[in-house]
Amino acid sequence: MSHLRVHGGTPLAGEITVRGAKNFVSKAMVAAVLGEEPSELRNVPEIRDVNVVAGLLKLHGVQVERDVAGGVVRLNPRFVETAHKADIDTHAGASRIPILLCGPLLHRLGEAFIPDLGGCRIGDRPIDYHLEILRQFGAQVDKLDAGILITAPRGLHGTKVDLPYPSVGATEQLLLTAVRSHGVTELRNAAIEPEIMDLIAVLQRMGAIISVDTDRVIRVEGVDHLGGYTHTALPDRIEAASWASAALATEGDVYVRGARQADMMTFLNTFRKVGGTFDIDDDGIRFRHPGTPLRSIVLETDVHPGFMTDWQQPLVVALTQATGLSIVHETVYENRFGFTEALRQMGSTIQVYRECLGGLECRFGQRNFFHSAVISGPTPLRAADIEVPDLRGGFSHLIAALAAVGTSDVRGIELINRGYENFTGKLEALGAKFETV
Ligand SMILES: CC(=O)N[C@H]1[C@@H](OP(=O)(O)OP(=O)(O)OC[C@H]2O[C@@H](n3ccc(=O)[nH]c3=O)[C@H](O)[C@@H]2O)O[C@H](CO)[C@@H](O)[C@@H]1O
Ligand SMILES: C=C(OP(=O)(O)O)C(=O)O
Repeated sequence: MSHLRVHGGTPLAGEITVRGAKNFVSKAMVAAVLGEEPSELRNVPEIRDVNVVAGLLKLHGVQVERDVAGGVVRLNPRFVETAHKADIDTHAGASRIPILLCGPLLHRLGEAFIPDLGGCRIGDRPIDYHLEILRQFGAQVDKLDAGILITAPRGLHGTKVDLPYPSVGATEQLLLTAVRSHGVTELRNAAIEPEIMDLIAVLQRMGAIISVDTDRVIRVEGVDHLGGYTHTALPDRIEAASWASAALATEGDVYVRGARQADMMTFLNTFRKVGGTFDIDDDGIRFRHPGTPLRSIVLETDVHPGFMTDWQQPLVVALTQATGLSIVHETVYENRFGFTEALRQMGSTIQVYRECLGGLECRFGQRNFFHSAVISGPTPLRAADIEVPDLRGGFSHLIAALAAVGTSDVRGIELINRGYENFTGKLEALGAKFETV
């Protein structure tokens, strides 16, 4: 387990670059398996989730060629084959992406073995929508001691699905299965995150027929054959917002090359309400602390176009420095405030509640989930010894350590590599003072 010794109190200032989105790149790599010709994905970051998916695809006979510095991944799926279950099991717990291989592997091989999933522990994260969708297409799902086996003895047929909640993963599951199923599929209450729109763009380049209506309805007309694609991944709007929050929390000034306004509208509105300033140009966005006290806000996380749940944890650190009471109501995951325990240790005043505070009732109201937080500020942060709990929580702890007075130890930082490319190099470029221990 690696750890960083962070000497806090220096504003982050300078320029960093974000590349392709973690939550798109891995799915675009999976989509390549649906084709019978090679694909090329550009703007791919060097993060752990990409390595996990590349490893999994190789086990299934996909030839993967990478130019890491240039950010190019070439995927040749011509010789896709069934992998050994024992080999696939070595990927258990590494990420959430394997479940999305169901559709592509069923179409190419007639069966899919999926290991137990990983990803951030921020709630139960069930896969019931995924499995129900696959069953509706005609697949048979068998739960094994570890993982699941999916077969399609009678093929896959288009269907009508109405999601109970606009889940990102379930929407992707449907897309990756429907494009080569027989007939027409209609999805209601679909997720419409920018990363999903980019996945639809990739599938269209491969030969799929997909239409997106204004009311969260997606229609897919299945085709018999898909080719390859060449595509440049959309930038990572979560990483961009994380650095923006880091600038705010440390009273800094950070230019994020690659950040794109169109995908970050809701974040930018919130950033401005807190008091942060930003300048947008064609190549990126410069995020600055205003030099005057930050303002408290009431915030609710939601599916797109709402305020993204993955933006929440880094921003909460900045809110500890805002004057007054901020309220954050987390409506996407039931258990995403575990990271605030370390912030309390560092001197912040954050109270979590079971009630839905500051907005509408959500799925987690009147249940045993501490999913609302009240943050009272400003409170100076002091150094601490912290263990990284998950990807965004870990980045938040890092920001808190950078904003704090004194020297903090942040342990288990390899989790942050799942979604932040070369974050120690970027911290160095922004003038942060730290050592790897
Ligand atoms: C790799 C990836 O892209 N991860 C993102 C993806 O996760 P992921 O695709 O896992 O998130 P979902 O949108 O599916 O989850 C949203 C909510 O739906 C629930 N649910 C989901 C599926 C299911 O079968 N049953 C069910 O109840 C989840 O528990 C959660 O409460 O979207 C999330 C919401 O923007 C982001 O935070 C994650 O960063
Ligand atoms: C929750 C996240 O990711 P994953 O779904 O991969 O766990 C995230 O990126 O914040």
